[in-house]
Amino acid sequence: DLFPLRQQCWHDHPLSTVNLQCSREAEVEYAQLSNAAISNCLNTDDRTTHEPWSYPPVCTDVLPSVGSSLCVYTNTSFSHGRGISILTTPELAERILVLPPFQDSEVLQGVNDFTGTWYTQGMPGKGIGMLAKRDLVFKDRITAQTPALLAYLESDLSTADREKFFKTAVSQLPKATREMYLGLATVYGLPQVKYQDVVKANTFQLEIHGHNHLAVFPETSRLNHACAPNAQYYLDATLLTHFVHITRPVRKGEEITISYTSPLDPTHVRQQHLEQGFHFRCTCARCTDHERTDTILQHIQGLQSVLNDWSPSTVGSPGPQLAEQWLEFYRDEGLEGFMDVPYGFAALAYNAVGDEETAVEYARRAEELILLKDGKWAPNLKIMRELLRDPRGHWSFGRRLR
Ligand SMILES: C[S@@+](CC[C@H](N)C(=O)[O-])C[C@H]1O[C@@H](n2cnc3c(N)ncnc32)[C@H](O)[C@@H]1O
Repeated sequence: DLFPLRQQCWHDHPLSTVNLQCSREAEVEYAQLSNAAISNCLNTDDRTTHEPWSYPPVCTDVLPSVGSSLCVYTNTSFSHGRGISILTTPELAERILVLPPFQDSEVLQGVNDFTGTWYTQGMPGKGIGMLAKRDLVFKDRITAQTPALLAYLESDLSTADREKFFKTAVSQLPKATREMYLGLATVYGLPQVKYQDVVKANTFQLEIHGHNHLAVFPETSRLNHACAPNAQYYLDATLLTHFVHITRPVRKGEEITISYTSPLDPTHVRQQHLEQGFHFRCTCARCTDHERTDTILQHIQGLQSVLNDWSPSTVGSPGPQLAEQWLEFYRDEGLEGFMDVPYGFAALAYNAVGDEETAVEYARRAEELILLKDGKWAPNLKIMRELLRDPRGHWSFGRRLR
């Protein structure tokens, strides 16, 4: 065992918020062990003998909660030499290999290409941020990226062991991708846990065959948080790709933001999530004016339950007016990227009073937003497409007419 547990810095998962408490001696010892282990693990002479992987997989012992070992798999030629490193089970690695991006590089056309829509710059109090290179409009694509690192979400490995495997995974990436990864923001800033600290500050979760994986997308990682963001993202697990699009007009030079937490949660819940998960206090207008924000969120919730009530007593109720009010609250709050739900309810509310034309218009808007927010596999998409296919045959048609 190259890495007996010398010092447990995080007592549970790297995404937890338990503060690091490492002694200086432990740090030095850890660094020495880590470097020795990495050079033992990497045998570059074997590089070509483990196709399709570029290096022989390096594996953990069997982990009880996973029921398997986890191994580092690297493909350095993935997506025209961008490369990808994956820490996962041998069984899932086989399944990942049959995903389209590993079978046909054409499916990643346009992915990992620079869209010409953004640049990065230091932002006061926020580290680096991503800004608009030109005026942008709804649906403009900002990024479409595959991860540099994908790691099975486990809680068995010690911090030291996890660091060892993450380090192996990142060290095996092509130089440009590795350097991008190592240049990313960290939360704790401690060199002895650098590789998982980058994951903590920059991770998204990607589900592969029902198993959550942590994923780091280096370019996309520069997007800072806002509780009223102007961009929306989704992950496509079959393409292993993270997509980001604009949800309201953005002026050249304006910061492009996404939300790291649900913007529909009350302010104290959003702030707690951001402070615990990402170690910053959000000072956006919605957080600053929290009393107003939380009152509006309550109205939104109330409207949703009224519009979701399809009992006979709602016949004759002013559904369309309530839906319009709901949409207005979202616009006022800067939640354009989350309007798929109110658009969907507006479509149903109009259809319920027999206004097929307006119902279709709102269903189309809901469809557009679902595609930007959840991607083409989203269950809500099916619901809206059912209405669009045959509004008059839909269960909601005329439902609230006397
Ligand atoms: C995914 S990174 C975003 C890019 C990062 N600013 C950088 O320099 O690479 C997440 C980190 O950025 C910072 N950050 C993101 N949004 C912020 C905000 N609204 N206010 C302050 N800091 C923010 C926090 O330090 C957070 O842990």
